[in-house]
Amino acid sequence: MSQHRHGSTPGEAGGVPAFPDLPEATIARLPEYLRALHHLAETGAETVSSEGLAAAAGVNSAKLRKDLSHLGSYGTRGVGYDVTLLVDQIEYILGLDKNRAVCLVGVGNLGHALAGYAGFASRGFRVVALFDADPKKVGERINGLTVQHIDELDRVAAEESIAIGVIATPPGTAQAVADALVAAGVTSILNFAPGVLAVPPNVDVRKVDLAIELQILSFHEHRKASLTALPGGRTAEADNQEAVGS
Ligand SMILES: NC(=O)c1ccc[n+]([C@@H]2O[C@H](COP(=O)([O-])OP(=O)(O)OC[C@H]3O[C@@H](n4cnc5c(N)ncnc54)[C@H](O)[C@@H]3O)[C@@H](O)[C@H]2O)c1
Repeated sequence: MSQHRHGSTPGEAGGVPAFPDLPEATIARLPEYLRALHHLAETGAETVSSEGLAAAAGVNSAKLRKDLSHLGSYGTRGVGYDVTLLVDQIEYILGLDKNRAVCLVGVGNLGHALAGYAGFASRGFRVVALFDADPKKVGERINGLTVQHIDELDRVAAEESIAIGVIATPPGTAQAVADALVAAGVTSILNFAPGVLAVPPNVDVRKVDLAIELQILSFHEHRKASLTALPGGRTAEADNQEAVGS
């Protein structure tokens, strides 16, 4: 996942930062810690060492301690971190206690799958509205919601206080949809359509592009192959290419 953030520094109260200004990489790891902590809590663990939590979250423990120190959480020597307390702290920082309202625009192949996914609710989000421009899709029921026409966006966004908009339309219409979401007062967008969206500075956009993820994995495959040097100065990669070309 990649992201661009246009945002200002968090508000300050009396010269003291009211909210920690966390590095983006730390923010990206907090949901991993939270998932691992929820799992630990389910198994009855009350405390966890930094090494234990780091292993459960799949990160290195020095990085984890640094990340959590940004939250003012240092754990207790010999005991570790209090699981419940850390869950509360991370949920507070991520604003998950707000149960934010999410709408989805574009109920095609991908949109259908997203709309039918029950996992958002358990992670602190309410999918409150589904929109599409195709009259044939309008009126369809998915997971307890009725698909509404995109022209209803303004009204519904105001009624439901929609905070986050998910774009699952074709790339050619994604910018127009983003403009409509912004005009309706939505200030966070998750974009599944390939391409870059232009948005005002107060709007945050995150982009999910599985093709980009595959291309990054392709780079790692390429690198691993080029590191596997064969006798005579040849590489496995060169051999593969010859085999493909022959
Ligand atoms: N991020 C990823 O990993 C990933 C994976 C697959 C697809 N995609 C992208 O997701 C998007 C959707 O793909 P899909 O296969 O579901 O496409 P799709 O054609 O099946 O569905 C698109 C839906 O958007 C609706 N739509 C079009 N313009 C609209 C508008 N202005 N307002 C509201 N709705 C509108 C269409 O009526 C349709 O129902 C595409 O941009 C595709 O490239 C991304």
